[in-house]
Amino acid sequence: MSKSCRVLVLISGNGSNLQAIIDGCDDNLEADVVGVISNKSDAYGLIRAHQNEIDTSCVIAHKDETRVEYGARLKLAISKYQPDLIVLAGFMRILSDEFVQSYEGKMINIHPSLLPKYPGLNTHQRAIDASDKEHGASVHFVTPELDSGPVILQAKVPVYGEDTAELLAERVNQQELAIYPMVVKWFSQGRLKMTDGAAYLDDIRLGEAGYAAD
Ligand SMILES: Nc1nc2c(c(=O)[nH]1)N[C@@H](CN(C=O)c1ccc(C(=O)N[C@@H](CCC(=O)O)C(=O)O)cc1)CN2
Ligand SMILES: NCC(=O)N[C@@H]1O[C@H](COP(=O)([O-])[O-])[C@@H](O)[C@H]1O
Repeated sequence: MSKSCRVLVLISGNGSNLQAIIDGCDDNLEADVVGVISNKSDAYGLIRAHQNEIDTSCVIAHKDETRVEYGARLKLAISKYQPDLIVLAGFMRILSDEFVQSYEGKMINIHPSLLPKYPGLNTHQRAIDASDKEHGASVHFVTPELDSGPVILQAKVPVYGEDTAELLAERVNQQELAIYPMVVKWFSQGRLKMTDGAAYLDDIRLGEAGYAAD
């Protein structure tokens, strides 16, 4: 029996993706969520962690604190858990270059757009405003440049004429809950790596849209 992959999840809010990963660990994910760290003390994801007897910490940004200073405090909190994989799940802070480089190849994020389209915030409204016919979510390795790391897996949803950002966000979120645990499983199996700025699954280089099932 191989050592289970130690997963640390960073959150800021609801924690639906955290919950999906917790539920996946109970099934066949070959991983354990060993801790949850939030930058918001009122994040509902902290409740979810407590309900599943998972240790939690809060690292709340101080007023006038630089991103480097925040990152140093966050690294200290993370070190307690000795994670194999850091999962950003609705984590809403831009991380410093120094912080990200400390965990290169072992930190992933789920972003609510079909990257490279719409890095940053308000992705659903931007897709609606652009009259896009499809939208979706992307799981990617985290690099210093925001939402620009190598894409691992994407899920697409249709955009309907009557869509609001809220309706579209819900449709995208349902897909997120399906794909994020899959990527965590791939990593826990040792199948997923980042080398020279590219993502590889089973030593096959993944394209701009990540893994494409044939
Ligand atoms: N260096 C990196 N940091 C982060 C990445 C990344 O790829 N590289 N991914 C993001 C996740 N994310 C979108 O998926 C994201 C999170 C936060 C923001 C942002 O503009 N945050 C603001 C504060 C917004 C708020 O508090 O509501 C900020 O930090 O000033 C954009 C994209 C996680 N970090
Ligand atoms: N830029 C990061 C970002 O916008 N992440 C988004 O936060 C939402 C809430 O996640 P949660 O329910 O897992 O907390 C998710 O849709 C995720 O894509």
